[in-house]
Parts: sequence; C-alpha cells; structure tokens
Amino acid sequence: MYALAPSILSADFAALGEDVKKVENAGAQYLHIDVMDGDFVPSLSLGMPVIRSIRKKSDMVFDVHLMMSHPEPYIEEFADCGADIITVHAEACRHLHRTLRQIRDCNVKAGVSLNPATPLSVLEYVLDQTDMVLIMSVNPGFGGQSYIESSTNKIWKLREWIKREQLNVDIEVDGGVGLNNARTILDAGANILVAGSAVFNGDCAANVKAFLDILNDYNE
Ligand SMILES: O=C(CO)[C@@H](O)[C@H](O)COP(=O)(O)O
Ligand SMILES: [Fe+2]
Repeated sequence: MYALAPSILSADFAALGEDVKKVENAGAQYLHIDVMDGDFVPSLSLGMPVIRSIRKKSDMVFDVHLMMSHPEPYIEEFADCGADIITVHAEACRHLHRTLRQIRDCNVKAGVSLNPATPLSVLEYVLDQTDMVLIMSVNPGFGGQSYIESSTNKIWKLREWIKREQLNVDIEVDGGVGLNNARTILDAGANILVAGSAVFNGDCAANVKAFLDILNDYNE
C-alpha cells in the first residue's frame, strides 16, 4: 500500500484543524506529526495536547515521529492521544528492542527512524519487530530542507533486505520530498512519502492530489 503523509510541521498552527481537514478531504491517508524535544534535535514543536485535539477532528492514520531523546516514558501517553504508528529514533533509544515491544504492547504500530548518517545495520536484530522504517532524508529538526541524495541508495538496500527476509515492513521517507523526486524515491522501494513544505506551501489540496496521482501509479 502506497500513501502520502503530510507533515503538519509546515501547516498553519493558527488554523491547524482546518489544514488537517484540507489534506484529509483531498485524500491523504496518513498525517505525519513531528514531535521535537529541543535535545535530540535543535528545535521544539508540539506534543500531546495538540495530538489529542486534532484526533477529535480526523480519521487519518496518525503517524507520530518522535524526535526525542529517551522517549520510553512517554510512549503510552502518545498511544492514548490517538497515535496509530509511533516511530522512535534508533539513535535515541538505549534499548531499541525493548522500546519497539513497548510500542506494540500499546496496540500501536512500531516504527524506527534512522538519521542520514546512521547505517542500516542497526536494524539487523530488530527488523522483524518493526512495522515501519522511517528513512530520514534530511538531518531532523526542521522542515524545508533539501533531500540528501545518498538516501535513495539506502532505501534501495533496505527494500532488497526486506524482500530477501520476506518481511512485511513499510518504508517511509521524510525530508525534502517533493513532486520532483517522489518517483525516484518510490522506485527505490519506499511506499510512504512524508511531505511538509511540498504539501502546505501553496494550495495544499492541489498538492495532495498531485502526490496521489503519482502514488496511484504504484498502487495499481
Ligand atoms: O521530521 C521532519 C523534520 O525533522 C519532517 O517530517 C519535516 O517536517 C519534513 O518537512 P519537508 O522537508 O517535507 O518540508
Ligand atoms: Fe518527520
């Protein structure tokens, strides 16, 4: 299944509910929610009260990307707020295997994210405990950055590995994704595209539709 995950980091926070409805009505299946702690990444974004509020307004798959050091004490609360997928960073978890179990124990899908400099090998003993791998194609912390080209090869290698092991793991790509590079990323083996500025800058309904036209070619 191929899907678009608009990142609300680039939405208008003064009209967040309306922006969420716009992308949902335009057909986006996932909503990507970036949580930043000012420690793991050099920025702060939003947290539980915001997620709880928008959960009441949307039926999209809530894809919560935790850019937090040591997220373990907060997992249950994020699940309770309405997360459908919780993604933690491999670099931020001392006991990644345990954290993935903790997420699945909340009946939520478990994701692992890798920074651009982190090798795929950190997944070796957890890939079978993972529902989604989020390949960061920028250094996390901000929207609107440029796609790091070496990410394409990383996606390719990961998809080959998943196929070889006959696992059912989604590959999501986040950072600098636009209409210009979407097909390259999908051809490499990703099936979920995060897009912040490419969706929310300009006419977001039209932008979502343009992404979905591309994704539909792969869904066939
Ligand atoms: O996690 C992050 C940034 O750390 C992302 O989800 C961004 O919000 C993506 O923004 P664009 O690169 O698509 O503008
Ligand atoms: Fe993100």
